Amino acid sequence: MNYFGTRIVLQNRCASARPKVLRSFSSCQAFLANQNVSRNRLGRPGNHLKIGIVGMPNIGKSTLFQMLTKTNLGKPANYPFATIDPVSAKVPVPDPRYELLCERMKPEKRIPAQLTVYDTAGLVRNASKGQGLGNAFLSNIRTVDAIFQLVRAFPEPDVTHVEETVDPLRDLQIIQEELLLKDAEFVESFLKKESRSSKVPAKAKEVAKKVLQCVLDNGCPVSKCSWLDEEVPFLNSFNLLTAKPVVYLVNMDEDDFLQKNKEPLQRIEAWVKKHSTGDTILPLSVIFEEQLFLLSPEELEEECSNLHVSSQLPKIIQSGYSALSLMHYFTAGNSIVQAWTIPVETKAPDAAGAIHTDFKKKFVAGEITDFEDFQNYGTLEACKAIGKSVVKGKDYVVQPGDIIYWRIAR
Ligand SMILES: Nc1ncnc2c1ncn2[C@@H]1O[C@H](COP(=O)(O)OP(=O)(O)OP(=O)(O)O)[C@@H](O)[C@H]1O
Repeated sequence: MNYFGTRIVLQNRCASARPKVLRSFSSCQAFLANQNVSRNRLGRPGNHLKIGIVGMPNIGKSTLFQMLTKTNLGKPANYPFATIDPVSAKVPVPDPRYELLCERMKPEKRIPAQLTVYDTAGLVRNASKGQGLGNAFLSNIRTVDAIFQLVRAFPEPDVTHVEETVDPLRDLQIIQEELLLKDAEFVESFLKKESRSSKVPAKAKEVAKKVLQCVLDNGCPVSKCSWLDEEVPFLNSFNLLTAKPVVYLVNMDEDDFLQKNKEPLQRIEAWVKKHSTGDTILPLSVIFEEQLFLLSPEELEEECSNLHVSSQLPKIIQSGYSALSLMHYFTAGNSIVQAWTIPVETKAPDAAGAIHTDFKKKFVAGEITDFEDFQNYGTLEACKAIGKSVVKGKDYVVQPGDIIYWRIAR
């Protein structure tokens, strides 16, 4: 699909649509109140999860990216649009269960759950119409599974803001509008071009029109509209930005964060409740995380205990999994201990299929050890010996932390 090739035409369409979105923004809540927000899962997160950091320019995105991924891209610049090229890095997902399993099994190889984090250029007002650098990045993050939306709540006058003042609610509104308009642009393009092909099912066009109604007429993220099960595969094929779950990360002033000052958070919580109902909000101070990053593990422990706080980074990574209703189970042998990512409430054959499609096709049973039993009885052999490892069939719903050996037909 020639995505950029269609932009000029669509800019005009979206330019005329913009006031409509602005007007209808306040109606989103009323619209949501009348919707039975669908429980069907949008997106198709696999074993390797991808999350993009999105937000206005110069608000701490690159610094957060470096802290999350433990990469050093040099000192973040204190000026807007410092990030020009798309950057991504893999980060192991912190999981004390996985650590314990490895500690006891001492495998030759460890493969923890991994998250790929993408840093993006800051989005500005009219980014969807080509302003700033963020437009190209929006295309880059189409394939992520979820979004970390960083919101500036720190006042620091030395750090310039493209809108000249610090106003988290205005920024939230700008970013959501830009994502909505980008989705509208994408679907408009689809309706004008691809959908003319006889190969495109009528249902796809129907879903595209429904998306337009959702994002333009009602000013609502796609993830918050109600969708029928049969519409979901078409939505997933569009890879829409507002169909992705969002975790709102509020970048606070260091003192406010350390003193657990709730005041800067309250208005943001109210905004999210109204415009992005149900999404997670996590406070942090990127500048404080940066200081923790420089400490040795011992110093870090001492500093956190003195200040009665902890780094928010593990919580942030885990929130990505919760936002997508994902969990981990483990396979554990002497050679490899590996964490596998699956949606919660996955049945055994599908969980086995996360390893290889053949495992699902040739599924026979799973030998399951509950993580708590492993923790209590020390080894998988001990659990087996006292009947704590049980054989389960295709109807078994895999539980978080299960240690599993799959029996596959030869
Ligand atoms: N909580 C905070 N308090 C004070 N200063 C902060 C805080 N968080 C980040 N900063 C500062 O903001 C500046 C911009 O940070 P950074 O370069 O990470 O932003 P960015 O969003 O990636 O910018 P761009 O989109 O332009 O690339 C840096 O000087 C950083 O130290």
